[in-house]
Amino acid sequence: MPAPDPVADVIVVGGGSSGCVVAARLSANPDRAVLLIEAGPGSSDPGPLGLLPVGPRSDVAATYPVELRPGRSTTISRGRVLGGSGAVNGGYFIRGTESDFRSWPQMWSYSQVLPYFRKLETDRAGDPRWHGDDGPMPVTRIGREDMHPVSSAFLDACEAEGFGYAADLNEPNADGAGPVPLNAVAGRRISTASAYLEPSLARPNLRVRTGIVARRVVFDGVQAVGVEVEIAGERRLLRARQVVLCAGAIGTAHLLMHSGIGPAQHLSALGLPVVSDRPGVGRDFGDHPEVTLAYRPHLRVPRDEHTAVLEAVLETDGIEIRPYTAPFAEIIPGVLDADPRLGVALMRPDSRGELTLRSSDPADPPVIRYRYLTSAADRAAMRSGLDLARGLLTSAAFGRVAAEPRAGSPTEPFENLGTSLHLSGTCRMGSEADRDAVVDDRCRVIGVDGVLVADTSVMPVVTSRGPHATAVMIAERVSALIEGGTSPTHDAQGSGRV
Ligand SMILES: Cc1cc2nc3c(=O)[nH]c(=O)nc-3n(C[C@H](O)[C@H](O)[C@H](O)COP(=O)(O)OP(=O)(O)OC[C@H]3O[C@@H](n4cnc5c(N)ncnc54)[C@H](O)[C@@H]3O)c2cc1C
Repeated sequence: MPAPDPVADVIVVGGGSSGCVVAARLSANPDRAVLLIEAGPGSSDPGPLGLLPVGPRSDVAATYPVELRPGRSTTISRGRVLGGSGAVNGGYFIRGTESDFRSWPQMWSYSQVLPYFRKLETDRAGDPRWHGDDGPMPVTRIGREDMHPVSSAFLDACEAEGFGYAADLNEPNADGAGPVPLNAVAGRRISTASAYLEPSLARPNLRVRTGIVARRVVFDGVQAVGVEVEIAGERRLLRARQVVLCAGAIGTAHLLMHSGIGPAQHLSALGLPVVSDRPGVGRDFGDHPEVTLAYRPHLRVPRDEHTAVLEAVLETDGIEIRPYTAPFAEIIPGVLDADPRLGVALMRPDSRGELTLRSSDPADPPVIRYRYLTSAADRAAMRSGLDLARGLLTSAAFGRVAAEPRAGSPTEPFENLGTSLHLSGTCRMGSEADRDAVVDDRCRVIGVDGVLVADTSVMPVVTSRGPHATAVMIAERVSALIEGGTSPTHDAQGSGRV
């Protein structure tokens, strides 16, 4: 009997920051039928920049239980909606630095990725050597004169302390204090769902299905033949010649393990069949730990929902200091913290986390252990970041808007430990000789055929800046690699190309 027709040439799993880009770019070729499946709802409204709709009752975010460090557990959110985490985030759209890409494979050196950073954006304020002026994502900055008083007092304090002014934090190795580049227009966040996907929706070769959860990739031997999904309680196989996983750093690692790709011992212990033993799936992920300092404001400064959560930052020596423009209670519905805060984040941490499966049921969330501040170097770096932040808080310039840190300082120095929600690198790219690499430098899953990953999972090391702009760049580059077509056989079994 002949094999049934595929439902698509390519299935893109996950319509988040990266998935919307991949679906839009791949469907620009009218000869390729693309199906995008997204677990969350569709959304055409990017939402005001100053509100993060990720609180406990959100219908556009998923929450996961995590352990930040031994004895310190919490929950984290990811966007679960077209546009993904980029549709619910802070709108801080900053590139990885030139030096970040030195630890990526040669094909992803800064000179190789720069054309894709330029292609994805319209940033007319920046130097044209580094910036694009006709890409889908608008990048803007708030003028110093229009900033919230907390942001401008913070920049003045940084300058008074001797830090340089960085007018464009998206220049290759920009450091210092400056305005945050934002993927926003007139106080509204622009996600890749609005910038890339919506303009492509009229194409007859692109279908988008929302509210559908992928359970696993299905293989015939090592060849992917499609994706198993659950629709209205019924399991179905959606067939395709190629599957591109864009389910995010949590979702993609989770899906790969449920598809039989991961540490063989772990999968076998749960009774899951092993298709390819890849010990690196879920291992050594990175994120940016953040400790916040509460302070006493002199006055309540009016802010509306279109005011960016962060308008300015200081980048120095692997530390990012974040003067939030409002207490978290005003930013995230359902959160109770009413203190204004300065965030101190480690942007090049040593400590690495691990994601494993909780059970053989794909509906169960994974186990996520960050192991934050487990390295002595990270604890020392965080202490010096907190000292620096206290110095800025007590400076004359910041004193215009606030007094010193709130009395009754935490007894434990890292008491207010949280995460930047930048989890990346659960399926890192590397050479095929590297046992811990999960994808090769073209982002093809090693050891099988027909599956690629194009999202923040593939970062070899989390960038030393927020990952959103880099997620879009990865999606642009992987789409171009797929469109470029042929690539040599890459796995030990000698099987064909993706
Ligand atoms: C609240 C918040 C604030 C943040 N702020 C910033 C910021 O200001 N700047 C910055 O640079 N970064 C920020 N980040 C991080 C940044 O947004 C993410 O790193 C980035 O968007 C991740 O892109 P992605 O494509 O890898 O995954 P996502 O954008 O998370 O997309 C994954 C998509 O896959 C879908 N999916 C998952 N599993 C399945 C499945 N089994 N079947 C079908 N669909 C599935 C999800 O619903 C989701 O839509 C923030 C993140 C959060 C959550």
